[in-house]
Amino acid sequence: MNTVAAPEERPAIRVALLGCGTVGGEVARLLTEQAEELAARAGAPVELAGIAVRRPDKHPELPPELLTADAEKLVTSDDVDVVVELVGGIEPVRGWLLAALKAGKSVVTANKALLAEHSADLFEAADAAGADLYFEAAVAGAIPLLRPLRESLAGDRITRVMGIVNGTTNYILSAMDSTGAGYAETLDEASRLGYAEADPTADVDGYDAASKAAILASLAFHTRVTASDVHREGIADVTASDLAAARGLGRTVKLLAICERVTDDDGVESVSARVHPVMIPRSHQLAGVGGAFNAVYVEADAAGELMFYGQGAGGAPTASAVLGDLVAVARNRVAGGRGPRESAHAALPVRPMGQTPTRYHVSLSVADRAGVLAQVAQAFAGHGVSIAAVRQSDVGDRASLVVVTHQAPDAALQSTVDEIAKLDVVHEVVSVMRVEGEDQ
Ligand SMILES: NC(=O)C1=CN([C@@H]2O[C@H](COP(=O)(O)OP(=O)(O)OC[C@H]3O[C@@H](n4cnc5c(N)ncnc54)[C@H](O)[C@@H]3O)[C@@H](O)[C@H]2O)C=CC1
Ligand SMILES: N[C@@H](CC=O)C(=O)O
Ligand code: NA
Repeated sequence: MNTVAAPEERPAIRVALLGCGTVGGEVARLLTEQAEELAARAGAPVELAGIAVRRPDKHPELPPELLTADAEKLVTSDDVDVVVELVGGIEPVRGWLLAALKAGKSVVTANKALLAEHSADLFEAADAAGADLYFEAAVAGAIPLLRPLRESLAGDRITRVMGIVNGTTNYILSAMDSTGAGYAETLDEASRLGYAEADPTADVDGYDAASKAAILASLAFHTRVTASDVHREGIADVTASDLAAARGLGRTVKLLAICERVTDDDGVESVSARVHPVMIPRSHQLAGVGGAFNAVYVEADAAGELMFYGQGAGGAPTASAVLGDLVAVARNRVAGGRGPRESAHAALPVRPMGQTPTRYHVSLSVADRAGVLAQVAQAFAGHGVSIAAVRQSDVGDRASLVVVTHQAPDAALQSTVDEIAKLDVVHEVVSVMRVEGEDQ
């Protein structure tokens, strides 16, 4: 009769933890506190072999025998099976992870900046060594999103992934919208709560969301999309008056990542990936997503519409996703196999932003006299942009004119706004924002 060894009798899976800050600290805590449960789920004990931090002397809470400042040496140690990387940034982390994968170690990482630039090298090294590369925590923190895209939806055809994927900017926009709080104080609070990146400009300027959009588009459309393929605008230019204007129209402003499969008139498919502030109706489900929460819609041919919602940032929520990956990787090791490989077989071209269909909301301060509306409407028509709605209200000797368009190529909308700004009758282009979540 065959007997199966109990988990605690199997050789331990030995883990090198790189980084023990906001996320790494929670991973170390949970690995220790839940050791028995994790062993039972993984099929073998999961033990820390070492922890690399920049300054070991700053971590009196961690066992000194595990601490090192030499991550490079730790990742290729014979005593290590899996490397969990929670340092962040591109170099020197890229070199460490490539060395680890080449040495046959599996890798779990939350590093979206690295994956959005160098996933090709990393997947190649993982494939060559038969090792795993898992990164659920890299997008939308605790929310199981990448594994569903990579595995559960592998048999479907995804057409769109759209959502809030940056907790820090959502925290700031929610506070500005609900309490009128200032931008700077809210950003400080988001950093204090552990949501923001080490350099928070990565959040506010949209780099973090663009990296996540690249990862989402790559998985959803089986195509390699990098951060530089993603059109990126942050929230630095979103003002309290933009939010007030949106509120007056029954809308709010969110920073969205939008990844779409676009088919042109000749039936040629391409991928569009973009990150920018968007005006959405307050009745839209994404409008109700507050604080550092994330929410992502996925649309697929057979599945229809799916929504993923939960905590997108912070130490413990992100550690949950890291530990889920660690258990998956440990199970694969116990079973003597590995998880799914990268799938970039479709290799669709990336559509430039100018050719991507979008809709604009344009708010203008204009002269209050006959013929103004006709001139503005003529500018839109001249660029082939169809108007969906116009609202005019008088303010002294000026009028406020709000125009919402139907879908048109983004470049046509941009050229229209440039032309309108030069009209004598237009005193000021007060705000220009793209619109989502309404009938086209
Ligand atoms: N904080 C969050 O909510 C989330 C963070 N992430 C990602 O997780 C990763 C870690 O983020 P946090 O924990 O917030 O960062 P953190 O700044 O709190 O921690 C970074 C850790 O790396 C260590 N480190 C830095 N340079 C090192 C070096 N040269 N050698 C050894 N150790 C070094 C530091 O000592 C520190 O322990 C990043 O890739 C981040 O983008 C992903 C999702 C959410
Ligand atoms: N800085 C990021 C952290 C999670 O990815 C965010 O604010 O979403
Ligand atoms: Na996730």
